[in-house]
Amino acid sequence: MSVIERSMPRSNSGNHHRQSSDNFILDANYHGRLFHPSAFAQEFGLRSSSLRKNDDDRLFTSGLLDLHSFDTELLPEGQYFDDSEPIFPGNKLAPSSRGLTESNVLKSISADKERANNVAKIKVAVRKRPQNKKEIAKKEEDIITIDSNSLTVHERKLKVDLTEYVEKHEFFFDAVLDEDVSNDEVYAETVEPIVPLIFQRTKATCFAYGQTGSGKTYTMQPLPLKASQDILRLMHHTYQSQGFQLYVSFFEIYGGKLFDLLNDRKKLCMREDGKQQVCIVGLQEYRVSKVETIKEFIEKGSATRSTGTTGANEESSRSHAILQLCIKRSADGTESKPARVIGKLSFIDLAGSERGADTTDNDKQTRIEGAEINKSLLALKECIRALDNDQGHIPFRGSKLTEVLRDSFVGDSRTVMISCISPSSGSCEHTLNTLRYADRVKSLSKGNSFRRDSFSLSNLRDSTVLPVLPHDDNFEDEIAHVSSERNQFGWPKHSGREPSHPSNVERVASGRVEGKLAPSMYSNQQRGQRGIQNERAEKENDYLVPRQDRTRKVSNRVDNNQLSTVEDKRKIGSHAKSVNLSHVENTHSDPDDDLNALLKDEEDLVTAHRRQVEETIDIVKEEMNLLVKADQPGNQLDDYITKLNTILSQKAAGIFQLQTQLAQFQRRLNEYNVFLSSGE
Ligand SMILES: Nc1ncnc2c1ncn2[C@@H]1O[C@H](COP(=O)(O)OP(=O)(O)OP(=O)(O)O)[C@@H](O)[C@H]1O
Repeated sequence: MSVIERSMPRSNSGNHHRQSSDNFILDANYHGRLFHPSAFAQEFGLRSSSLRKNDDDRLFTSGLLDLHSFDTELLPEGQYFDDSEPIFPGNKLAPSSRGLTESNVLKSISADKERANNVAKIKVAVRKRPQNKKEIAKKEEDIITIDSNSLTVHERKLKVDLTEYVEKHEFFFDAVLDEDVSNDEVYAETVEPIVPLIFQRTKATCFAYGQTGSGKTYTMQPLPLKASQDILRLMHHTYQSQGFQLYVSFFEIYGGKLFDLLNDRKKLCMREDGKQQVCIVGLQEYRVSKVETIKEFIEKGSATRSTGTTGANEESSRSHAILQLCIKRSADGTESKPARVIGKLSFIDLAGSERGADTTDNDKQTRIEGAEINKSLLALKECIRALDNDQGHIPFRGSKLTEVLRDSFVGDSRTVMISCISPSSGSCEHTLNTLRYADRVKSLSKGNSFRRDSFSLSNLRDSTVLPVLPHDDNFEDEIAHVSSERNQFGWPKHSGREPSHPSNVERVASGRVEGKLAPSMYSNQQRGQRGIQNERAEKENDYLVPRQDRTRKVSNRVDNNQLSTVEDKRKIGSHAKSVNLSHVENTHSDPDDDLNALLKDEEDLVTAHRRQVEETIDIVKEEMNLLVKADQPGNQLDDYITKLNTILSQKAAGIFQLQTQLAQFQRRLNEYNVFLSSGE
């Protein structure tokens, strides 16, 4: 439960100290050094002697796009790429001054393109941060082990008989970065390969996802600075004299509204122009040609960001912060014509992922924030998946965040997701949620079917304790009933009888129905409490009903048979398809509305799942208390324990059922996206 105090704006003078030397942005100790040119050069691996004498040959022979090769490039002390420098000396390349021939440049550009094709459309990396002082003081265990690209969460659990066991959850990602990895290495692994692509008309997005205090800001803040340094180098060497310009903007999405972080938090509006291009009206973009200037902008914007305090982080981000580096060029390479966007690199520091799930907070504002955050995180995931599957329809209207990023989701785009996790046992649940989000983003991607089938579902299974089910006809009927009945998108319907709350389980747990349990085990007071608890559980079940209705509403618009699988859909002739589509179009104008409803359904399933788990834990705790109290001669403890085991088994089966539904739901959602895109 997080206590959130509003404190806006974020102040650099607060307790938000960075601990590692490679995070030069906010570490006050570095400020002096950073602004000193030689220290700056040192920080960025630059040599401080003369720049352009003899280094050009090596620079270009070692590969124009090998950004590491630029690390040895020299900048004259005190000299930066400045607006005053003649960066538009005409369209002609200047081979004599750079020791380059035109064909070399062309070769290097085509090498760029080749490399661009080799950079994955989506990359998912996970970064584990070191344990912090609080966690160490609390003697929390480090529960994460890393082995090359795999990561294992060792979750401690208690069996019903109170014996401890460790459940392992193994995940595989494109990159897994442990606590010793520096920010420089994070950059090299994630953003550096995509920097050259933005000169090739690519829009790239890098975002950090994770629970509050897991290191998102720590990870994200240095990246734009390092990227802009590389962009400027490319602009001034590989693409010298080609009229490229670099622009920076920085804004946040807070509570579904946009604020300019570089212009006194001016409220911004988003509009679509005639070509369905998203414009953020009023957003200040600054042309920059010095890394130092960009650094100042980042600091200014970060200080203006909406933050609050949580138990996990004293300066917790409550908004999504988006910093964009945009490369533009005028049509003729001169400044006489307005510059047009060539490529864009967006860095998004997302708000803490647990915010959306925090339904316990009584503060209305915080709950609204949470809902907004949750919605945007779900929508973001769907967009990335749609992107990676090359789907024509990208559900960007799912949230403000995805709408804003619309132009990063169309055309040639690249996405890097860095999932940040805390290492400690106290964060286990959030860590697993983060890893599952990342896993889902990755696992349903094209060409990744092996992973989907083996790893993702095995992750689901691994995470589920499935005791052997006692034979119970009613309960099995219930499951069969649920599995066979599908809504019109093909995923299982919730029935009036919620399968994950089998009625017999509830009756026993609530004490409403005469059970075989020894009556002495329940005092009146306990009965009362259980009654209340049960009512609450019923209300929670009710909570699912409107969602079911909504799912049905959505599904009524599309014929069940024709959407049950993508395969079935393909079998339908084009005529049938057009009839079907016209039916869809007639009955609802905007497929994104449906998608919103679907996303909400998914969210509800996740919520229901979480509640099942919480409820099971409550039951175990309560029953254990009763068990201890009931440990008297004459009581039929064995019977009681058997009964309790049955309850827990059924609860676990209910949870498993929900997880299965969730997995099916996700597959159907994907099919739905394919369907929409094929109809466009
Ligand atoms: N890899 C790391 N190495 C050293 N310190 C780290 C690392 N990651 C995070 N930290 C420290 O942990 C604290 C929390 O990190 P940070 O503010 O980046 O979290 P966050 O995920 O952005 O949180 P929120 O969502 O609440 O804004 C900071 O003090 C930061 O310096």
